[in-house]
Amino acid sequence: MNIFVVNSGSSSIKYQLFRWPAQQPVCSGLVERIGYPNATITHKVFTAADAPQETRRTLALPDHEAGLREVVALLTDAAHGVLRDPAEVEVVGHRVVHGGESFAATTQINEEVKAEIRRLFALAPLHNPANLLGIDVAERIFPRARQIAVFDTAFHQTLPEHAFRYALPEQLYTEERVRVYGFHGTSHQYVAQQAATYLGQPDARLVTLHLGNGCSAAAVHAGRCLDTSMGFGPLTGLVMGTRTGDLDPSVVLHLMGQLGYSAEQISTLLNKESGMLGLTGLSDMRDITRALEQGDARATLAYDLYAYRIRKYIGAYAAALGGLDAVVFTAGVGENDALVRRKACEGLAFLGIELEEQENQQRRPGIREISKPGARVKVLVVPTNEELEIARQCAALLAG
Ligand SMILES: Nc1ncnc2c1ncn2[C@@H]1O[C@H](COP(=O)(O)OP(=O)(O)O)[C@@H](O)[C@H]1O
Ligand SMILES: CC(=O)OP(=O)(O)O
Ligand SMILES: [Mg+2]
Repeated sequence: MNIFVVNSGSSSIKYQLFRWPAQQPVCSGLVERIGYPNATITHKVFTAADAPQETRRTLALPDHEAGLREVVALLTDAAHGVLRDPAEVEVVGHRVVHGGESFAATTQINEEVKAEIRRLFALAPLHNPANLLGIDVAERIFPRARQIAVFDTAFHQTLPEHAFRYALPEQLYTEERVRVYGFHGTSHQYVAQQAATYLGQPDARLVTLHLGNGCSAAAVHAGRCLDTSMGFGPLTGLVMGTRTGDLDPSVVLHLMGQLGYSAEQISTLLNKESGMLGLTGLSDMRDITRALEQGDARATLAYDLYAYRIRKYIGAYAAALGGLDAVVFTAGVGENDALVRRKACEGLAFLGIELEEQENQQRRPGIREISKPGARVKVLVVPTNEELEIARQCAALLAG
């Protein structure tokens, strides 16, 4: 069986084609910097013996639809393609960011499911529209395939009520479902499981830090999520590429009441113009690193603010878990940015967190241990693989 997985992030599309049940990746790819004139597509084809064959293109991609069209052209390309005919794909697994309370589990997509994904647009404006577009495009390109949704919110359904409820009048929860949902669940679940296996400790207490364009922290004990930093929508918690993270709602009241912002302007401000972009004028961490190296004061402050917020969540979640076995860094920034990891762990020796800076600076594939030998808490870099986890969940749904 061929399973094609589409993972639309806010600034990227990742995809992988798997042969199942071998769990063998046939090709994978990444479309980055969507919305910029210098978007790139990196497409890798895996062959049994050799290193993967890589094709890289730089082009202008105005939106996710243009990106997906390029991906499908590559999949069936005469030179680099891996499919003769799109009909060879039997299952398409889609990452869907917001599933609300309707979808706690992996779900076969039908019109009703699509309507619910659309109903949740306002709560995840950077993601659900791109996710639904991916589904519509995939239905046209792979009309015979089963389309399956795997929700970012699903892993967080184990949150206890004292963690998922807000201190708001009860009716807003019971009638309007205003509560913490949490996001990046597929990634937190995948890296938590990888870390527990690596540590040989199925009941490990972990803080997992997904630091991509969107960023979130999760407190995981024995594979169950106990708390997470994103909430009703993917906006609270850590500082992100273009999103604020935690913000006093008084600021929103002030903007609306005193400065005349509309709800739509507030949404654009908080989702698209804030975070690292608001602080520095740049949202891609690689660009901000360059600015920092050139001594840019705004980039220095933004790095400090970003790392300080992570540090606070590590402390909070160590308390929520009643102890800590490991801190896990993952996603674009978490896997690649040694300075973020160093700053985020600074001053946490009292919790048993101590980095081995030489290891922190290494760039090796696979799971890496970057804490000092003998430190009470392990610090790990665990590459995420949301696509593999999505494919597993699709296969599990089909197996019944
Ligand atoms: N080598 C690197 N060093 C620092 N940051 C990196 C590196 N590679 C990727 N990133 C950062 O990772 C972020 C994107 O992460 P990713 O997990 O792909 O995001 P998303 O899935 O949310 O689109 C960007 O801010 C990018 O700059
Ligand atoms: C939920 C979310 O923020 O996703 P991403 O990091 O892929 O933008
Ligand atoms: Mg992502």
